[in-house]
Amino acid sequence: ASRASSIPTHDDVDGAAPIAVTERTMIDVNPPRGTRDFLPEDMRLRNWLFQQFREVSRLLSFEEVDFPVLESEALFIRKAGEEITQQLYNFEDKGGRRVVLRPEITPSLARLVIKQGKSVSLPLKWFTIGQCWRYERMTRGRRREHYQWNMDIIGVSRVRAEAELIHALVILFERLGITSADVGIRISSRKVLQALLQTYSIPEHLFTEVFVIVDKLGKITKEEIEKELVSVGVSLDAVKGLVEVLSFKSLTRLEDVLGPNAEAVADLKQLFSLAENYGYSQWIQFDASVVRGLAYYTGIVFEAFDKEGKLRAICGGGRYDRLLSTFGTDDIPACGFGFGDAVIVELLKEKGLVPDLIRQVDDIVFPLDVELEGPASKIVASLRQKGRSVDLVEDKRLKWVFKHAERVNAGRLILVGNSEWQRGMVRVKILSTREEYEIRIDELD
Ligand SMILES: Nc1ccc(Br)nc1
Repeated sequence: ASRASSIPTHDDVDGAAPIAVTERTMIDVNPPRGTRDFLPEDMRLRNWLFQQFREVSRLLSFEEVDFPVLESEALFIRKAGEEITQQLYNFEDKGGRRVVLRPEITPSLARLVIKQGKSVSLPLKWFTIGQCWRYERMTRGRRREHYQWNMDIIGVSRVRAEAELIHALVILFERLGITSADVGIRISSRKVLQALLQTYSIPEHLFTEVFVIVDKLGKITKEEIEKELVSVGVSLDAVKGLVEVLSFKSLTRLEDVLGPNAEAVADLKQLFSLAENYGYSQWIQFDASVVRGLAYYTGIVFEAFDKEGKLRAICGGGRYDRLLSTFGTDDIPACGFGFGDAVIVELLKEKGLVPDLIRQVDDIVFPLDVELEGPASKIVASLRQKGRSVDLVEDKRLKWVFKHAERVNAGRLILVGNSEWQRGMVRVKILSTREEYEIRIDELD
């Protein structure tokens, strides 16, 4: 609402009588805290990245699915103290329902699989690209939303599924121009920790909390990790043993500790053997410290990281064979990953791999006189009918139009002039060759 104000204006400076000025209070034009606008240039990069995601999904014959950004809060209530559930963007809607802006995709995907029940035949290979939210205290000034590409394989219990998902990651990185010198994929299994916890007779109901705490390795000090582990009931000597094994980077070493029949060792050996056959061994490495912070992982977990160590994890995923039973149905084996849209762009910028995505227009149509706006419309309609992108420009000086044609990388400038029109012609200028000619309107294509 505008309101008169007696705030002194420059007019007052020269002694003139103060005049009432109307001052409109402007709305805040920034997007909500932690969210982003995407200008055309930003959208060209985002669309290019999402096109890469879609193309890789197609190469692995995944089908695209989608879910509401708004979900029932119940889908995300977990008791393991994960950061993701402590930062739920949750609220009560006008119907008194507890809802959230989803913080991740996997629970929605599990919900849909359950909803479909017998009407879908397994295995399912589904992907989606969707916005995810968190309510982060702005003290850390981090974003509250990002877009995630998710790929999930439902109904495959063997590590073939993980090998396929990692193949998708490798293909994506290679398509972006990223090499295994830039990025690595750390792989481990929750079964490593599980086996250890069992040897220390830690009760199973503590496993998930231990996983979530151990995931903070590298983010908080070892002492803080040990303190948190002890606080949930892990004995000090068990903590020492855990931290020791979590530093393992060799599968042989792990086998020495867990024994040749440990499931964790068998799964990982199988995965590394498949990797040889896919030809992506140089991208992956065993690293026992990888646990990932989501409570529902039950087996192999993995994350991609930049080898310069400047950025947060690029993506992460793993097997979650028990998630469906937490929703009250029979379990179906599943695994998947989430790949955010922010860290990868930071990496591309670091590596000088951001593509030059220019705006492009096929034709600019410019009527030289206002009474030619009708004929110009006819030309525009005919060209668009033929599938050409056309920018109709009016009320501008010709000098501006030429500059605009350069700016939008137009292929042709089509000038609609009186004398030409009378003869059924228009003037065409090919911007790349500067070639100029008249052409019959019905021959323009
Ligand atoms: N889960 C989640 C959601 C939103 C952002 Br930003 N980061 C992580």
